[in-house]
This record gives sequence, structure tokens and C-alpha cells, in this order.
Amino acid sequence: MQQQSSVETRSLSASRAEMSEILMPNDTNNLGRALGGRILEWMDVCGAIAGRRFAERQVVTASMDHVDFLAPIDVGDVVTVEAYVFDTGRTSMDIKVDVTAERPSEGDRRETLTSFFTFVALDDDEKPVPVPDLVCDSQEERELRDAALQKRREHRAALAEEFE
Ligand SMILES: CC(=O)SCCNC(=O)CCNC(=O)[C@H](O)C(C)(C)COP(=O)(O)OP(=O)(O)OC[C@H]1O[C@@H](n2cnc3c(N)ncnc32)[C@H](O)[C@@H]1OP(=O)(O)O
Repeated sequence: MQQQSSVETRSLSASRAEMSEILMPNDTNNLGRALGGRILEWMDVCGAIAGRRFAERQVVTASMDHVDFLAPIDVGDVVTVEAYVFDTGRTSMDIKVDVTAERPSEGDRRETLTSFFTFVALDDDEKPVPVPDLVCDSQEERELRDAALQKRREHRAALAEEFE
């Protein structure tokens, strides 16, 4: 009889999260541009949703990588945050979070920043608990996973070079 594996798995798609906001005056600095902290908050929330969908547990942010704000986001822009799990440890999940901004009337959509978060799943006693293994069932999922692994490697190598 064939032995069944008891390792729980979950697909990358199961983790995907997306949220959009209109950048309001309350979210801006005195130049009418996005407050960096507000964007980081939305990234943290979207990343946590991806982690909770994947782990089906409460999660906490353990870390986030360096962030570069590549382009301004102006009041009235539609800000979209997207996140997915691209790697897993025993109790931790690495999550890529991308932010784009757009003026629908102008038909543009700008990449404004990306970062990589680590979230840890917690059990009912708020202790780290194992997460499912990530599986990529489709070509699209494999490409998303590989793109995230590659981009994080590049980010970290560039940072290491900068601080040498
Ligand atoms: C200040 C704030 O408000 S931060 C925002 C909200 N976040 C929080 O409140 C989380 C506060 N931190 C914590 O509760 C704990 O440090 C935890 C849950 C993240 C980790 O707990 P620990 O007791 O260190 O657990 P443990 O050593 O077993 O590590 C658990 C996992 O977390 C990972 N981990 C722990 N610290 C970090 C870190 N700084 N960066 C990335 N991963 C980390 C470990 O590598 C391990 O992963 P693995 O199981 O996949 O191998």
C-alpha cells in the first residue's frame, strides 16, 4: 500500500492578498505626498492577510527588509498593495509585498516600492507553530516564487555592497 505523506501543504495562490486605498489628505505629508509610515502600515496589513490565509493562523511580523521609496505617491492616487508567500520555514513565512500607484484618469500604474516581510504563525498560546509547506502547482506560481527569491537576493546583495 502506498504511504500517504502527512506534511501539510498549501499553494502560493491560497496566500494571495490585494487591497486598494485612495490616498487621502490624512495619509500625506505637507507636500501632499504619501507618508512613508502609512504605506508601510498598509504593507504590513496586506502581508499579514497573506500570512493568515496561508497559515490559517494568527501571525505576527517578525521582520521586514530594507525599503526604497522609488516614486512619489500623490494625494488622490489609487494605491494597490499585493502580497503573497514565496518561501516557508518551520513556523515562518517569507512574503513579498508590492505597492503600485495609479491615476485611473491618466491610465498609468507606477511601481512605487517592494519589500520582503517575515511573518511567524502563532498557536492559541501565542507560541510559534508550524506552517504548511509552500507548493507551486502552476507555471505562474513557480514564476512568482522564483521572481521573489531572485529579487530578494538582488536587494540583499545590493545592500551588502552599499554597506561594505
Ligand atoms: C515592535 C512591534 O510592534 S513589531 C510588530 C508586531 N510583531 C510582533 O509583535 C512580534 C514580536 N516578536 C515575537 O513575538 C517573537 O520574536 C516571534 C514570534 C517573531 C519569534 O519568537 P521566538 O521566540 O524568537 O521564536 P523562535 O526562535 O522559535 O523563532 C520562530 C521563527 O521566527 C523566526 N524569526 C524570529 N525572529 C526573526 C526575525 N527577526 N526575522 C526573521 N525571522 C525571525 C525564526 O527564524 C523562526 O523561523 P522558523 O521556525 O521558520 O525557522
